[in-house]
Amino acid sequence: MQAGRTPSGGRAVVAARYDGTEPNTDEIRALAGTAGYDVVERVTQRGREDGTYGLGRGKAEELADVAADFDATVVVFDGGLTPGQYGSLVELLPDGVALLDRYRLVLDVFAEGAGSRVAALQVERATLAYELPRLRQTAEESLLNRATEKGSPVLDLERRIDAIDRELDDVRDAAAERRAERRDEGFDLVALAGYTNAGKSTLLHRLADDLSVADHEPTHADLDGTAEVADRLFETLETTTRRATLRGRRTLLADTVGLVDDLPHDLVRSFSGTLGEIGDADAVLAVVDASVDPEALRRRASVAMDVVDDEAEGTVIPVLNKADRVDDEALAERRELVRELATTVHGPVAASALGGEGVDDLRAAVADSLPTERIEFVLPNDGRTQSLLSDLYERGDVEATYEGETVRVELAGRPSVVEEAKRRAEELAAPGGSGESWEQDR
Ligand SMILES: Nc1nc2c(ncn2[C@@H]2O[C@H](COP(=O)(O)OP(=O)(O)OP(=O)(O)O)[C@@H](O)[C@H]2O)c(=O)[nH]1
Ligand SMILES: [Mg+2]
Repeated sequence: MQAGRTPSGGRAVVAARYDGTEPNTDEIRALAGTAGYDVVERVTQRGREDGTYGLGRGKAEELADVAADFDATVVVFDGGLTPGQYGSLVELLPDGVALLDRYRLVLDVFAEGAGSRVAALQVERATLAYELPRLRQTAEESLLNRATEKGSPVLDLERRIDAIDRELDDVRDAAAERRAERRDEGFDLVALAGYTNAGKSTLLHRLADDLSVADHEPTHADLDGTAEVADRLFETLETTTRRATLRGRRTLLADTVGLVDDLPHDLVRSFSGTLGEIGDADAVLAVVDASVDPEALRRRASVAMDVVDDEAEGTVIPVLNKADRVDDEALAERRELVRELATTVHGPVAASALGGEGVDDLRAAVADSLPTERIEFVLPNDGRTQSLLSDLYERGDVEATYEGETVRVELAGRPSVVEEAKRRAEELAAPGGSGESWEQDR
């Protein structure tokens, strides 16, 4: 069966199976809502997975009855269904009732929101990756298909995935190249990563220098305008970059696509831009929504940490966002939870991206975690030194002390910036330069 576009909108019955804990269908309901469905009923079961239907046979029949009673358009299954389970379950459902598993539902949400070519390609790749094993199974069942393997739909699909991967690779390489250039210019790179709806885009706005779109420099094509913020899952479907000055450090902040539980890694891989931003960052803010219940927090934080741990090379700073929505006791409990989950050395920083509380601490934590070198030199108090200083104020943390004819300059910043400053200071101090000595320190 090839999963085509499913009807968007209409009545949905949510079906869910849980191994142990209390069934919680909040997230799947939110996902269904985001995809445009009105959730009218839920059918849940506690117990082991059923090989044929996902749910036990009795439960599956009950689900079919409920779907008929509520005149449902669609049944949303909270989890993944194998092609076989999908086939058996859809057969039990009343005619015309579509079946969506969690992955398919997320793909629909993505497809709905994909505005740009890159976002559309990423969504298409994820959709094809979902369809491929299903198509393979159908093809295996059909001798005819096997006999004409050369021109088979399976091969076509594989080719399309390869073509998309090549195009996305080019996009990713270009982005990586741009990041390398920005680094050479002295920028530090910081990525915001985390579960969908954690508040990454809101935090990006909070930290960014220019809150209005009009302010950003048109010459920097990679610095986009606003990152969309909404209480909607998967609001952001592409990476967005903004400038932020964190304690004198010029950084580029990258917003990334949100993660979600229970999806094959293929889907995450389809959003390779997100992985590139996380991988290349000097620091990664792993944003967690502190306002959800501890069980959901544990689950979501571990999904985010898994991906971040796999990809990040820089320092990972867990951020307990939406701290304004929980009291001190709950915040302390969640802080402990995240501390346990995070394999990073950096302790969680609590903040409210919306209200601004804790954001200064976060700025300081990021600045402290960026690769830093310090240098101190003494230069003649003249025009050339002033010109060097005005450049350095833009690129690092500078303290200048005027001592009569000379200026004592203390600089902390990106190693490459410090290296360059050292070179220029040496020139000023070299024979034919201003003749003063410089010294390196600390
Ligand atoms: N109370 C409160 N709400 C917040 C805070 N930060 C974000 N929100 C809200 O949470 C919702 C999601 O915020 P976004 O910034 O869009 O979240 P995101 O992580 O970018 O989400 P995706 O792009 O969908 O992955 C919005 O309604 C925000 O207004 C916060 O610190 N406190
Ligand atoms: Mg976002």
